Amino acid sequence: MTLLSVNLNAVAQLRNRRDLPWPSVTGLARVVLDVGASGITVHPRPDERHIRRADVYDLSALLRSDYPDAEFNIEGYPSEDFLGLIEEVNPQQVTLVPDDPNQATSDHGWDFAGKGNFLTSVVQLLKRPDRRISLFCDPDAGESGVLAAKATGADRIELFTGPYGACYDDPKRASEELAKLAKTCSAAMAIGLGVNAGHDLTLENLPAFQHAVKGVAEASIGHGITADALIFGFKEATRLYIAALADN
Ligand SMILES: CC(=O)[C@@H](O)[C@H](O)COP(=O)(O)O
Ligand SMILES: NCC(=O)COP(=O)(O)O
Repeated sequence: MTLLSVNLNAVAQLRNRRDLPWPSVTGLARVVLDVGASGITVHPRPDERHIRRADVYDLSALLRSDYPDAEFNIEGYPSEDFLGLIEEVNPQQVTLVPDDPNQATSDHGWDFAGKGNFLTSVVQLLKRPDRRISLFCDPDAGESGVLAAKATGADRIELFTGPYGACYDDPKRASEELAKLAKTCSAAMAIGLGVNAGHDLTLENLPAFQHAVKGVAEASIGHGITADALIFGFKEATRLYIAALADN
């Protein structure tokens, strides 16, 4: 079974259209956790176009008081500001992503060999007995990539599933992308790294992903689940994603 961590960036982005407090980021966190999501993911960006620093504090307070078993996963580039936020909030999982401050969305994983020294120092700084560190990972990182990721001291990788999401309806390209993801996933698991996955996962593309890529511990999903929530409501959309992830 793959656990679902719901990414609330898109909810925050909708809220930020107006200077109003709804849709409520903490309110939707309650909704998804109450129906069985195992955690909440946010990826605060420097321009606060969706998740604001205040949201991170509010979510942290909510999870600590009302959902002590839920995991808070904070994703981002390890800037000074980001590292300070992690120090203050102390989430259970930090996912490091090699994003430029102006990037529209995440579109690649780490160059583990080239950034090995940098990542090792950041991982050592962030690591705690009660906290996992995960590194965003290109689908084709393969054995050498995951060995370099493991050498940083990280606990997990997060497979970047965007390229698969972009071509899942083209059977030939999709099976090529799935083969890369499956190879990197099993190479990581073979050396004791846990595997998360995320980016552009949807109800349509999850079944083939779950069939091909075995052993994924957690998927963080935001854009797709929010789009489906507009049709089904957030409770039902969350249930549908939990069910789609159950089979692995
Ligand atoms: C690392 C990753 O794939 C997601 O966190 C994604 O980057 C979400 O960011 P946006 O919501 O800003 O697109
Ligand atoms: N790490 C991926 C994530 O949190 C959500 O990505 P998406 O589902 O919004 O594309």
